[in-house]
Amino acid sequence: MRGSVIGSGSFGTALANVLAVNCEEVRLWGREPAVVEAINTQHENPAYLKGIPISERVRATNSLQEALEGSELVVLATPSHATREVVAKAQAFLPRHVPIVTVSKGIENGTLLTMTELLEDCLPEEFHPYLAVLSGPSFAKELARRMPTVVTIASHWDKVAVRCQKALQTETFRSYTSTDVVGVQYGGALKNVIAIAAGMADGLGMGHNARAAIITRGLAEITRLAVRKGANPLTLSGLSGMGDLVLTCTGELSRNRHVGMELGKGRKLPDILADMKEVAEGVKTARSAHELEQKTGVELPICHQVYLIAHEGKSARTAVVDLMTRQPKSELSGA
Ligand SMILES: NC(=O)C1=CN([C@@H]2O[C@H](COP(=O)(O)OP(=O)(O)OC[C@H]3O[C@@H](n4cnc5c(N)ncnc54)[C@H](O)[C@@H]3O)[C@@H](O)[C@H]2O)C=CC1
Ligand SMILES: O=C(CO)COP(=O)(O)O
Repeated sequence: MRGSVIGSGSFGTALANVLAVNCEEVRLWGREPAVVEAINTQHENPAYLKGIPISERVRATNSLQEALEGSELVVLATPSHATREVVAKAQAFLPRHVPIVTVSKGIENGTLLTMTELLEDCLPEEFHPYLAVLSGPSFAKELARRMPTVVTIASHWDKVAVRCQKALQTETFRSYTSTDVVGVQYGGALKNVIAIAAGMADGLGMGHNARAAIITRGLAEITRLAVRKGANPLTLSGLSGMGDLVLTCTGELSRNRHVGMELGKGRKLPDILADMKEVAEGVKTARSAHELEQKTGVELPICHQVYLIAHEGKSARTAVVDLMTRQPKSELSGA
């Protein structure tokens, strides 16, 4: 079997390593020539996964045609804001009748589309029955070190999710299938915004009580919006919901939590992002969450404050006071 991964950042590279267990050859596309060169010559991606060996079955390339030719499974692992542009270039070379799995966690700014909706928007209909999404608690650095990781793979077509599940099954990587494409993607995208809030609370030194409250009430607002969009609420208690939310809000490896911590310490967003090579998807997703709140009328109080702090210059301390002094509510009121 031959597999392809489009995007040679930390997660794309880590997943190429997983795919390499079951594939004779994995082609990994990257736009950075130095990364491609290092993967092919040193079997390492020093820019994104320093010190972690990459299987010799993984061959990196700057050519989308070479990456996709003869592939039986395509993984799309670019940051969500780059997905439309990269897929437009890749479309001519995409193989027919093979699963196309997005692992990007984001909601496109402006269109407010999830990644599978974006793919449906920019790919011809013949590709739509092969679309899937992989999401769940999976730090690339742990995955790449073959530390046990369990995720969800969702597709409207169960057979497609099962094909992906089989291709990616290893002794250290396990997945559960689902048909709740909406729930899996809202959970994966919005947990990054909540993780920024959790990081802020830590940066402000607010303690464990505050962090637990952010995780719990964060899950409530993610679930509210996802259900409005058609999700099964149980999905949000699963790996791609609560699982990934807990990981990202508490894990030292999270880039989104890191952004939040720095904001909590009073640094400005452009300065924080200038010091980071890797993507923190929650920054852009906070904008989409803000627009979704306005458009749907579903209350997203934590996401709303993250948007104001990150994009409107509000102070994190004032945001905490505003959250704490919201109108009193019943926990079961659904708002
Ligand atoms: N790193 C992780 O632990 C996990 C990441 N993800 C998701 O995977 C997606 C990719 O993230 P990472 O691999 O972590 O990214 P990264 O931050 O490690 O690397 C970003 C990659 O995207 C490329 N890139 C940036 N802008 C681009 C553009 N305009 N066109 C083409 N390529 C571009 C960079 O060259 C680099 O290869 C994100 O949506 C992220 O949320 C999902 C699960 C875990
Ligand atoms: O999505 C992730 C783990 O599942 C990675 O989270 P960060 O992007 O915050 O590092």
